[in-house]
Amino acid sequence: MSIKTIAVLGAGLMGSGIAQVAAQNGFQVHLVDLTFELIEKGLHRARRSLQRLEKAGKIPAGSTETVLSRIQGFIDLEAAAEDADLVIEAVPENLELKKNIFRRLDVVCRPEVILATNTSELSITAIGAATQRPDKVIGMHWFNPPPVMRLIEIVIGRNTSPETVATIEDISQRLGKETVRVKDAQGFVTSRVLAAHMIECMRVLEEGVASIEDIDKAVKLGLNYPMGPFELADYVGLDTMLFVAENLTEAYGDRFRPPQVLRKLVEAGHLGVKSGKGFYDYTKN
Ligand SMILES: CCCCCCCCCCCCC[C@H](O)CC(=O)SCCNC(=O)CCNC(=O)[C@H](O)C(C)(C)COP(=O)(O)OP(=O)(O)OC[C@H]1O[C@@H](n2cnc3c(N)ncnc32)[C@H](O)[C@@H]1OP(=O)(O)O
Ligand SMILES: NC(=O)c1ccc[n+]([C@@H]2O[C@H](COP(=O)([O-])OP(=O)(O)OC[C@H]3O[C@@H](n4cnc5c(N)ncnc54)[C@H](O)[C@@H]3O)[C@@H](O)[C@H]2O)c1
Repeated sequence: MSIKTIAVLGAGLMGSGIAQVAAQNGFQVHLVDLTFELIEKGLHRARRSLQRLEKAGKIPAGSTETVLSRIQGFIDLEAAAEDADLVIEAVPENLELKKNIFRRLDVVCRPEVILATNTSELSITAIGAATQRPDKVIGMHWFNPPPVMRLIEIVIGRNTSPETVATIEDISQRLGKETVRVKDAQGFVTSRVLAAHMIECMRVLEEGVASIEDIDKAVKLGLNYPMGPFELADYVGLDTMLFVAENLTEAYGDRFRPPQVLRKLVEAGHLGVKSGKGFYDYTKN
């Protein structure tokens, strides 16, 4: 099947970036969120990113508006998905929410259409089981920021077909990304490994070994990571961090238990860069 139109569900941090990358590579995009205001916010993020790429000579001069013109906003999921050739879901990390959305997509999308999820760690098999097409449900795990990060982790559910895997590998390549194939185990490779690193950094903080700033500095300059753990947590979003840590704890036990300080920040509405405050305060600059 020839893929021309991609529906992207959720215009947040990831959905807006995924929509941008798809549009940059010539696809028509239907971008869905709950309100037009949220879609506008996502488009604004994409415009800023495209302007950076344009300034750096990574995309042709003057192409920002052409790319954005390929993205159409929708608040009606069914209307956005009914003529899409591929769907990529990027709504919050909640299994029941995702299953409900996949049930609705299954009713409205043509039978041959692949339904991909950008979940950070949830079961692809469980999401697939909410549909009558589990062979066409797959994990397509992008990384933040999608326009810059080079990998898509392809997660193969128990009933995902080899044809679906091959199509998503091909599309990922057309989107300029490298891929790895991963079995459907909670947290896949990347989220599980990243969580172990970040949670150990939290323990170091809780034990009073060093400050947030010095742990970040140590990890960046001493270990050559691009971001320290607290900077990265704020960048990814603390709500996502908490959902992921809770689900990994359910799967693997206490070693992934979310630290209290993370829970309290989320309860206070401090979600990191996207809300203005997290481990750091972004309202001062
Ligand atoms: C502590 C809490 C405990 C919590 C426990 C629970 C843990 C749970 C863990 C799992 C979480 C889920 C994970 C998720 O599913 C998967 C992820 O996404 S993981 C995150 C992956 N991302 C990263 O690791 C990012 C690391 N950072 C970087 O790579 C870089 O910092 C950066 C973001 C690329 C920015 O680079 P910098 O050099 O820092 O800054 P610059 O501003 O100079 O940018 C460099 C270069 O990139 C261009 N650029 C940056 N951002 C964008 C953008 N959005 N769009 C376009 N271009 C961009 C910029 O223009 C520069 O280009 P150049 O000038 O070099 O041409
Ligand atoms: N943040 C990251 O770094 C990152 C990286 C990789 C994967 N992920 C995963 O991607 C998904 C989205 O994460 P995010 O960081 O973009 O979250 P986000 O909170 O920034 O965005 C989610 C968006 O989905 C919208 N939404 C909620 N319900 C919806 C519905 N029924 N229909 C359409 N839109 C709806 C919200 O309004 C919001 O704009 C999660 O599963 C997350 O685990 C996140």
